[in-house]
Amino acid sequence: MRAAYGLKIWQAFSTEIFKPAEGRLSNPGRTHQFITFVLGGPGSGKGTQCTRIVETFGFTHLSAGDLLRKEITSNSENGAMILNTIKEGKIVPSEVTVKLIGKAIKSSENDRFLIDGFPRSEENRVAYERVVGTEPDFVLFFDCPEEEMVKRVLNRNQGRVDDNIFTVKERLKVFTALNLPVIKYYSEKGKLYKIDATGTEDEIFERVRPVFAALRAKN
Ligand SMILES: Nc1ncnc2c1ncn2[C@@H]1O[C@H](COP(=O)(O)OP(=O)(O)O)[C@@H](O)[C@H]1O
Ligand SMILES: Nc1ccn([C@@H]2O[C@H](COP(=O)(O)OP(=O)(O)O)[C@@H](O)[C@H]2O)c(=O)n1
Ligand SMILES: [Mg+2]
Repeated sequence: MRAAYGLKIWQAFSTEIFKPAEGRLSNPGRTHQFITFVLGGPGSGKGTQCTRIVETFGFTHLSAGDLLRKEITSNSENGAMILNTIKEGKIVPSEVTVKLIGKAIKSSENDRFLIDGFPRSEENRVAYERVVGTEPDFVLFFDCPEEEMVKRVLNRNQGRVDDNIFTVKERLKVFTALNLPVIKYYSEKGKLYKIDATGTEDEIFERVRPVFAALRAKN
């Protein structure tokens, strides 16, 4: 996968990534919301790096998985269905997830968002565009070898029902079948920035930092 997409993604990024971003972070009237999708396989470090981006660059972090887990604990009508889907490592129907993300964006005062773990399928992507009506400004993709992702998930220690070897294996299959096409779509649109997600958290953040620093420099 890395060999197949690597060069194309980088070329796409280096020629087009800053164009759609120009000027938008400085928009004071909230007429534009700056949206970054954060993608990567299970355990690739999306949540960890989002926390760092929030601390340094003032984005609001919306994790699709966290929003879905909150639905389970708040006893919503979809709670049981969401729990089963997460246990199986499958994708929750887009209508449910997009509604939660849309609500979270609307209720925030901020105008810049990291949407983490979304879109995980073409269906997710199309539903978001239909409901929210916009495309992301750019997309980060944390590229990590499968064996490293499995190791991190099994050591995560957050009591998640899906952090077991059976679910993670299924999640890797779902990632390849459903999420890679979305990553390819954004690569072809020149919106993808691929980050090497191996090494320490600090090392990875030093690869992420220039992307957001360049946006702030234009502010
Ligand atoms: N660079 C890293 N090296 C080792 N462990 C990491 C690294 N980044 C994150 N982790 C750990 O790996 C696990 C998965 O990270 P997380 O941010 O939850 O990934 P994701 O949101 O992509 O599933 C967590 O326990 C986290 O503390
Ligand atoms: N867009 C999304 C995001 C998560 N999910 C579900 O939530 C689970 C956990 O997602 P997550 O983003 O919290 O997982 P990590 O990649 O952080 O390990 C996924 O395996 C899916 O079952 C979904 O159905 N649709
Ligand atoms: Mg996560």
